[in-house]
Formats: sequence, structure tokens, C-alpha cells
Amino acid sequence: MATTSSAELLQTEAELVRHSLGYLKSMALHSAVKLGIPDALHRCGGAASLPDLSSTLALPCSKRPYLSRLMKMLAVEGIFTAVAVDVDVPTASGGEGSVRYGLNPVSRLLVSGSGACLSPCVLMGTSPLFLEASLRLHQWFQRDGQGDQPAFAMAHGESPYGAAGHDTEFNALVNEAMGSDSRHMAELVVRECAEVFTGVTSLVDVGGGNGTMATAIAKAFPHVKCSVLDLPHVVQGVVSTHESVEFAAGDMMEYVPPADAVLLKCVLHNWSDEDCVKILTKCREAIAQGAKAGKVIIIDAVVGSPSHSQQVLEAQVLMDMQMMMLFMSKEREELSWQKIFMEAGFSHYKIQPVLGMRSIIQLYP
Ligand SMILES: C[S@@+](CC[C@H](N)C(=O)[O-])C[C@H]1O[C@@H](n2cnc3c(N)ncnc32)[C@H](O)[C@@H]1O
Ligand SMILES: COc1ccc(-c2oc3cc(O)cc(O)c3c(=O)c2O)cc1
Repeated sequence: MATTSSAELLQTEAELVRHSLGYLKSMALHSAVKLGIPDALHRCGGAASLPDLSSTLALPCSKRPYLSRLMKMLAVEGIFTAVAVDVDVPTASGGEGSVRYGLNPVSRLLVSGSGACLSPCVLMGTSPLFLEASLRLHQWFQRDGQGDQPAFAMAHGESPYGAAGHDTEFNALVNEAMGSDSRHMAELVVRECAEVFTGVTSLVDVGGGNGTMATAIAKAFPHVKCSVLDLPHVVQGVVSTHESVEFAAGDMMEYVPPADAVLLKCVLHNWSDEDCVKILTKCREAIAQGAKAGKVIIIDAVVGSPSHSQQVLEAQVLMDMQMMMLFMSKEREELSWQKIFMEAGFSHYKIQPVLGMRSIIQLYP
């Protein structure tokens, strides 16, 4: 029997440490966002020495030496750049700044005020309510029984939507995260998938929240009249910022208003297969009522597309775990999607894996 070499054993030990302490990467990212490091680097022109960065952040002097540890780890993990500078060249703050840390494409997505700032998604993904639920996953696996509830509900005694109903801080976090995700996606949908909206004169964004996506579509494609369907407490008080976007309160399980196209962005992955069939059946009925043969447009993950990178696959399976923990729902592979589409009465579909970890799927009756 072949024995594992010492070099291999030591390498795998390092690999195990990477995985078991990997949560510190998430929490260091959480700290960086909370401390405002991406914005501070942006204000400094995109990069700064450690002394300049700590003064910009106004950290207490006692904590300044520790900032280098946080920044070093985040740079090693590919979240900031680290460039060694000549120590003989004096810096504005007296020559201690031998490394300059800077924004890279990942941390540029965390700069606020830019078109797409995904910091709220980081804060939601690392929120205490999510972390506490994740610590209970093993107990959730061990629990048997009918009427099973997700790990989140097991940990907190209520669903994420229940928690958002009374915890104003969590509610704001979720709304900001979904809003920022939609702003980011909207830019890319307009850039990458404009042809999807050709010939569409009316669109209803089902589960469209505060209308971020619908508003971006109405702005980019003036021929599309948009409406947003969401639950009464979500649309109540939302003021439309575009003349072609209106809001309707309703339950997508009961009724979807007629339109040429129905959009479902990041909605179906919150639901079971059976519920997806019900929702899509209502959507098919909605597009059948117009003069044109309409379509349903889904923005969601299609896990494991061969054109995806390893990073995209990792993001998809992490999102899948998050969906399991929060809602006992899932991210789906093409075969699972296909089964749902056929059961809901659609005849064909087209998947375009052009939105990173998400795809745009067009469904036809
Ligand atoms: C994950 S969020 C997605 C929001 C939005 N599409 C986006 O991507 O930002 C799911 C949305 O579905 C809405 N929703 C949940 N149940 C619903 C129902 N029965 N009818 C209509 N909307 C519903 C929620 O209120 C929420 O706004
Ligand atoms: C009320 O509690 C929650 C509602 C929704 C979600 C949630 O969060 C995200 C976050 C993302 O960065 C991307 C997503 O696609 C989603 C969701 O689809 C989703 O439902 C979490 C808690």
C-alpha cells in the first residue's frame, strides 16, 4: 500500500486549516465593510499606505498596528491589492508605510456611491441571525419529523420574513441587500441581454420588491411598461420613481396580472419544486392573456453549467446552502428546472449563462 508522503500530509493539513478557519475570511470582510475600508481607499485615490489608511479610518492609536494583519489577510485572499513600496522613500506619515493596499475588482464592488455597491450583501450574508442559524445546521440534520422547518426557523423560532417583520435592523439589511443585488444585476442585464426585451411592450416583475429591477428596465427600454407585483406590506408606501413603473399588491400564488412578459428574479430559488410549478402556472396564464405569445423571464442560478468557472460553481453551491438554511429551498441544475417548466405547461426554454452565478432563462408556452 502506498504511504502518503510527508510533503503531501503537511500540505493537506494546511488545506484543512484553510477550511476550518475560512470563516475568518468572511468575518474579516464583514469588518472591512463595517470599518468603511473600501470607501476609505477610494477616497485616497484607490490605494493607501497603512498609516494613511488608519488616519482616514480614525482608528484609535492602540489598534493601528493590527490593521496590517487584517489587510494582509484580505490581500492574500484576493480582496485587496498589496504593493510593497521602497521603505527608503519617506511617506507623508513618516516612512512606516512599506506596503500600500489598494482596491481590486472585488473590493471595487464594495465602494458605496458607485453604481453597484454590494456591501449590503456582505453584511446580510455575515449577519448574526445567519451565523447563528449556520451553527445549528448539524442539529437540523439530526432532527426528523413532518412539517420540518429550516435551520433558520429552528434557531430563531421564526422564518427570515417573520424576523424581518419586527426586527427593523434586519429588515433594512435584507432590503438593502436585495436592492443592491438588483442594481448590480440590472446594469448587467441591460448590457448583456438587451435582446430579451425586444418586442416586449409590457412586463410584470413578480416578487419585484421595491421595483429596482423594473425601474432599470423601464429606463433602459422605454418601450416596456413595467409593473411590480409583491406582497401588500412590501409595496405599501413604495413611491414609483419612473412614470412607466407601477406597483400592485397581491399574492403570486393566486394571481399574476396579464403582460407580454413576466420576470422572476431570485424568487423561485426561495421555493420548493411544487410551489415553483404553482407560481409558473400563474405566470403562464398571465402571458397567455395578451395579444402576443409572451414569455417568462427567470433570473436565477443554473448550477453546474459547463461554461462556468470554479469560482462561479463555488458561489452557486454556497448560495444553495444559504437557501437550504433559510428556506429549505435550493439552487437548481438544468434538469430540475426542466422538470418544473414542463410540469407548469411550458413547451420550451432557452438558458443564457451570461450573468455570472445567475443565468437568464426564457420560457415559452
Ligand atoms: C428574494 S426576494 C427577490 C426580490 C427581487 N426580485 C430582487 O431580486 O431583488 C423575494 C421577493 O418575493 C416576494 N414574495 C414572497 N412571497 C410572495 C407572494 N406570495 N406574492 C408576491 N410576492 C412574494 C417577497 O416579498 C420578496 O420581495
Ligand atoms: C427576509 O429574509 C430574507 C429574505 C431574502 C433573502 C435572500 O437574500 C439574498 C441575498 C443575495 O445576496 C442574493 C439572493 O439571491 C438572495 C435571495 O434570493 C434571498 O431570498 C434572505 C433573507
